[in-house]
Amino acid sequence: MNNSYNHSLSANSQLVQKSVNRCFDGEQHYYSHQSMSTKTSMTFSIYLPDEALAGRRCPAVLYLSGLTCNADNVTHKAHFQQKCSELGMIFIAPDTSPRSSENVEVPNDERYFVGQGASYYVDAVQAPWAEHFNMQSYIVDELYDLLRSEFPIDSIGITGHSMGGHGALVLGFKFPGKFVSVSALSPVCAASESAWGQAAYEAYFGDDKSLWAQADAAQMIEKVGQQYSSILVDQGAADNFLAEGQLQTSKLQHACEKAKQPLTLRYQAGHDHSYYFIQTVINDHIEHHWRMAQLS
Ligand SMILES: N[C@@H](CCC(=O)N[C@@H](CS)C(=O)NCC(=O)O)C(=O)O
Repeated sequence: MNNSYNHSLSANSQLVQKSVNRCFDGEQHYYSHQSMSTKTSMTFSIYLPDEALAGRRCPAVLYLSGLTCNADNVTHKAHFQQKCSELGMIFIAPDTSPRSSENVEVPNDERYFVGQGASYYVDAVQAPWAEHFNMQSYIVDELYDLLRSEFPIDSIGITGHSMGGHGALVLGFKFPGKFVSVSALSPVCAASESAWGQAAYEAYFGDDKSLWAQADAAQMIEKVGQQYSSILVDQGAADNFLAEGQLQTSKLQHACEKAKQPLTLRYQAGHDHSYYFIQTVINDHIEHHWRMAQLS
């Protein structure tokens, strides 16, 4: 381990460092901690450029992952580290849901789009989910405050992929005071109208359609109106989930038009839903968040 830039946690930190790897001019770290929101241990990855390791405040971007993922998918496959190193940007990837462990039994579902790996970043209200599935509170309150107290973060932007793109849009527009920028990759744009989202919301919210509406990106944007000078969304034109109707990208475009929210929406020819696509456009997203942070 390279000690010359050693980042030190606070004296009574709740974080347990799991790994440190030098990567470009910075370090890729993993931490776990006991979460009050989910009542489980949660793990996240954080890339710290040398500026941050030396204690200087840097802009940060929070990346919410998609169905079936944990922090590893983006950390291992998106190749964001070089651009973050060049710009001096912190990149944080939380898990997509609470998970069962030796000590805690967390509910699950045999379908990959409900339960563990599929929280939709909402606070569930129905049993058995409500006990642990409080990922909105985890992200916007608990993790948000923890990150700010433990790392030299100056502002936070939010992005994500697929279910995580939905999370970035919903949380970015529901809590605009917390985030300086929003972007999304292949987002689920109208979860309450996609088969994936409907299955999850029947489980997490039951019949309360006001909760469904608050967890639908297109409806949220239409309701709260313009919050950012621009948002960036990339979508693979050959994405099978777009063709299947899970993503409903046109509803996002329509909502932004109605809300007068400037949107740069790019359909990328030939690209699918995979991390090869994310790898192709991730630098543009990091630059978008970096530019917005300079203006904030
Ligand atoms: N496993 C699912 C697809 C799930 C999926 O595509 N997940 C996306 C996010 S929505 C992903 O990023 N998967 C992990 C990876 O590619 O590393 C299936 O069988 O159709």
